Amino acid sequence: MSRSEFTHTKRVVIKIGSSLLTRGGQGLDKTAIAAWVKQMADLRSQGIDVVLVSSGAVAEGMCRLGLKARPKTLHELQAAAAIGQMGLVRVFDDNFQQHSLHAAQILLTHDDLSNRKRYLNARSTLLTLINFGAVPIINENDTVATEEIHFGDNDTLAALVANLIEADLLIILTDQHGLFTSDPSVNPDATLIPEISVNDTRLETMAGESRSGLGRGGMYTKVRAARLASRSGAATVVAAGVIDDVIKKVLAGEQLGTHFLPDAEPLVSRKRWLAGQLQLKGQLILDAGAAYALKSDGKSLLSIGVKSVSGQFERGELVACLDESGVEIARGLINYGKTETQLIAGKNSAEFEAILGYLDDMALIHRDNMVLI
Ligand SMILES: Nc1ncnc2c1ncn2[C@@H]1O[C@H](COP(=O)(O)OP(=O)(O)O)[C@@H](O)[C@H]1O
Ligand SMILES: N[C@@H](CCC(=O)OP(=O)(O)O)C(=O)O
Repeated sequence: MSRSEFTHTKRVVIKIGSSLLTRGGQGLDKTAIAAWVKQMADLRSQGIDVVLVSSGAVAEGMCRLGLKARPKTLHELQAAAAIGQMGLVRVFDDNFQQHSLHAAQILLTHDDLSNRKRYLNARSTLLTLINFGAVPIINENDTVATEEIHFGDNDTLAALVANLIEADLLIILTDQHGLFTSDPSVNPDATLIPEISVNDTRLETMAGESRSGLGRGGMYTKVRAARLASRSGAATVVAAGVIDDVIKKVLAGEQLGTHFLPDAEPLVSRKRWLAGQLQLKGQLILDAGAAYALKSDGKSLLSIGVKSVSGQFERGELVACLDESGVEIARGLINYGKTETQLIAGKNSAEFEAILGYLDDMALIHRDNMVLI
């Protein structure tokens, strides 16, 4: 989708980062929030569906508690998030009410999107809210998410939400004017990249981490989010939230920020859900033949091509498939648990019955349950 096509956007996910929302940690920027809400209300009045992903709970909680540095322990972070989230929803709700719009708070955990049933349920609720004309405001449920089940950053969450509701566009508002050739807060010679494909290999070296101590991912997670969003065909724009009418301008196709172009066909819904899974339970190292069969021929994975098995997984869980050099090439739901997989790795499926005493599936991972990376 080129920028001029943004004028046809029907559904947009807008993500606002912590530093931006809290003026670099000084407290909620109520003037800026009022301006963003006004733009979102204008979009709604034009019939465009809007979903907001708002960070800032921890940053606002830190302000309210008078903490100078981001807390280190999980329970302190969770307590700060619980306090800060109150401020966030209050200011958004007040502002949306002024435009006669309902705001709806949704706090999600990773489990809500990794369990297929809950994923579909979250989808129905979001779509129902949209049909009611409300603006869902989403954040991670920080107070219950533990390290191993959290999204980690709201860029990823926003991309998964864009996948979930099949948005056309993801706008990530942050404290920089977009993606630069390197972190502009460190390198004054860095230049803005106006447009780039999500799979451009230069991205690996350009996008760095967050330095503000308020946000989580930096530009690295925004690039990853753009890639995830592209799996359902959504384009992503990363832009500076301080620009006047930034949301309107992006939707009008104006040249600002960085436009990440999807460069492949969107995945079907089930594969998209698979691609968005963050919790891998195990790893399989494949030989060159198996890696080729997956990547080039779109084949299912057969046990004969598996050289080694690691991690702890049960039948039906998600594992990564790596080539011999350790690069992930695919991930998918495996048909056998770890113990069985170890026994049949490198073996032909004709031997399964003799080895295991039964034959469940010929393929270790069926291609319908696999997504290439
Ligand atoms: N190549 C890059 N271009 C722009 N910003 C970058 C880059 N690499 C790292 N960054 C850092 O990413 C930060 C934005 O990410 P983050 O602090 O997580 O913001 P947010 O809270 O909006 O998610 C910038 O302030 C910048 O320091
Ligand atoms: N859920 C956390 C968001 C953490 C996060 O990803 O922040 P950011 O990098 O500013 O989008 C919060 O509300 O503080």
